[in-house]
Amino acid sequence: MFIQLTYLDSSLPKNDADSATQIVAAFRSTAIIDSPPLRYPLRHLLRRLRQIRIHPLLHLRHNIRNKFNLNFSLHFFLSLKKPQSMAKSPETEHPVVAYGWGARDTSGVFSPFKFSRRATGENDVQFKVLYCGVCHSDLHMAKNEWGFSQYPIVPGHEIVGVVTEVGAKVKKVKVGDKVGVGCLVGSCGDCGQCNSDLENYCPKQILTYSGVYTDGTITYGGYSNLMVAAEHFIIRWPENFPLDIGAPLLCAGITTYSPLRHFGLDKPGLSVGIVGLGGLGHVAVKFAKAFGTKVTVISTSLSKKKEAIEKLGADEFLVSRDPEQMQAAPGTLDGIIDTVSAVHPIVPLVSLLKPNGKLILVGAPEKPLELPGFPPYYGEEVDIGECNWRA
Ligand SMILES: NC(=O)c1ccc[n+]([C@@H]2O[C@H](COP(=O)([O-])OP(=O)(O)OC[C@H]3O[C@@H](n4cnc5c(N)ncnc54)[C@H](O)[C@@H]3O)[C@@H](O)[C@H]2O)c1
Ligand SMILES: [Zn+2]
Repeated sequence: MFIQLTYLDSSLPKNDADSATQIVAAFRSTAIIDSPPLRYPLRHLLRRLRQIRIHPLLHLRHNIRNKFNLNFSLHFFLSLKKPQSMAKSPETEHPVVAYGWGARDTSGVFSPFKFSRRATGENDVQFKVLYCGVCHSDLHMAKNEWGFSQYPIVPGHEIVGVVTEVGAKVKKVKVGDKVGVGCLVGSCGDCGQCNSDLENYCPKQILTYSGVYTDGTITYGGYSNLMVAAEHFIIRWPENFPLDIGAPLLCAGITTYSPLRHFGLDKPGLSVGIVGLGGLGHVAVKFAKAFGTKVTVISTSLSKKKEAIEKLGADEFLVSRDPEQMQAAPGTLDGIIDTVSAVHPIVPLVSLLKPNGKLILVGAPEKPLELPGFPPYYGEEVDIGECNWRA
């Protein structure tokens, strides 16, 4: 099969969602796509290919015209075994109508987005989305700060609602039950990680949004009206637990609870520092207090001190940009959960640790953090959080 991808021209604008959709649709529907020569900055094209996660054998015949623009013909030989008959858009690729808020480029602006959800399979649960948390990871993804977002993107991975339909083999929940979905909607189900309930470490994990599902379609998250997910990735919600309050536990909750438990920072009498008092930080303080530890919130300014101490029950408050305060507290903490979403100095945090203390970095800044390879590290442990911790 051969499809002429008509002249997209220099006109395949950097962030044009429709063009991207058109290309994705064309890619999915054909074995070979050929195009007449088109002028398009190669780096944009390659980025677009990465965005749509198609890895064709790409043959380019090109003449370099100037530093950025190439004039080339391209042939894509896709690895699809059988070409499908029609190109499908996100709105028509599945039978169930859905809508949500989508980001179409790196601007961070969201607009209404119509798409579709798959029919409820025998192991699937469909539910009406009632609430969805807004995690900073959604913002990183909407702006493509980690470099693998696929537009249009419908974020949301702290998703809760009420079941509207279940497949014939579903046992965990029934219609009307409250449920939730977190960061993942799929994994291989067969590897050592999956068999140990560590699907978040499965190399074939499928993210709740901007991932590629087993049927080749892009996943869309909880900033939407309707969700469908395999039963295995559905969480049955406690009946007396409010959905709105609980939703953030599906990411912020597990991401902070799990390392506190995993690294033994869950014992009364220990001293735990929480860096950054945003979504994760709030929940971390509450868990650390509930475990009976002495909690120090570490923040760049005094502005959150009242909230930290009076509302969340933290015991101490340290201003990280105040060298005097930081230098007055060396070697005082058994562990630190760092939830900061942007690049920031971490050596001053290491200095706060007792010998063999643990600094756990769960924030996921756009750029790597720097950790110079010289003292003072007296055997402290620095641990970088993988996506979503599990206890
Ligand atoms: N490892 C995981 O599985 C996982 C899961 C969820 C979130 N995350 C990441 O954790 C981070 C926090 O998420 P959130 O939803 O709590 O975000 P948030 O925006 O609610 O909170 C971030 C906090 O960092 C502070 N901050 C921002 N820039 C700072 C800087 N330069 N120096 C010091 N403090 C700064 C903010 O004031 C805020 O208190 C994000 O990077 C997110 O992607 C990781
Ligand atoms: Zn999250």
